[in-house]
Amino acid sequence: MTRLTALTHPLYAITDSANFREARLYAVVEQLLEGGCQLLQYRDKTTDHARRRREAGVLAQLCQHHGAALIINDDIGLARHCGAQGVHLGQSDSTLALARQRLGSDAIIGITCHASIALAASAAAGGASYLAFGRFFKSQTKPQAPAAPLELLATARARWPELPRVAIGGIGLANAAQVLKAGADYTAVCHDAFHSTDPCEFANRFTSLLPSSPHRAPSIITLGAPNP
Ligand SMILES: Cc1ncc(COP(=O)(O)OP(=O)(O)O)c(N)n1
Ligand SMILES: Cc1ncsc1CCOP(=O)(O)O
Ligand SMILES: [Mg+2]
Repeated sequence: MTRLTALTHPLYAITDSANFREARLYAVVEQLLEGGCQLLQYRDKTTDHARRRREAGVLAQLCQHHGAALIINDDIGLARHCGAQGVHLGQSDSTLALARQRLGSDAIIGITCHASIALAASAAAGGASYLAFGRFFKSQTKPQAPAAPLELLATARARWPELPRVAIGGIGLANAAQVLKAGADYTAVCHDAFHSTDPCEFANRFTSLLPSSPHRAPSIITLGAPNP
């Protein structure tokens, strides 16, 4: 029987693989998971396939141990290989249809929608598990990503109340509450999570940032369950 886990923690950590590899990567991830993070994305833009497979495999084990979900950026094959719970795809990556076909109905498949409700409509119609909007602030990791206004999150929530919304780009402890209040269910954070002096405490502090909002309940990702 599949065990269902509701991913209620608002931090969606994204690996800073340009600066953290192997042992250093695992050490920070372990602390983030200890701090309560339940959603981790492995984002590595290199072509070092052997290291990518090794790292994704270790991250999959760490996530499984902590009851967290591992999402692989861009690479459906790597997600299958390491037994990740899903993939994140941008507009220039593989298609949502192919990812769903290869990973199955339980997989978490997130789609980048930038600042566009039209892209979100297409992702929602195609069976995306979550919609990712942003960047909302200046990002050190991807400064050239197109900017998005915070109001977009409420617009998406009104149109698809049951489809989780992920906000990304320059998010940290100073502005995450604002983003969650604006309508995000999850805040995707790379730089500030990996460069925190205490990643466990960093993750833990996200718990108290959640707005006491009835809006969030329907749009929580559940591990092991089909998508909305
Ligand atoms: C949660 C989340 N949102 C957006 C992105 C960006 O994806 P993409 O547009 O494909 O850009 P790259 O990350 O591949 O450079 C993401 N990775 N995660
Ligand atoms: C991958 C991506 N897409 C839009 S902004 C971004 C980077 C997010 O990283 P950071 O939290 O360091 O801004
Ligand atoms: Mg991509």
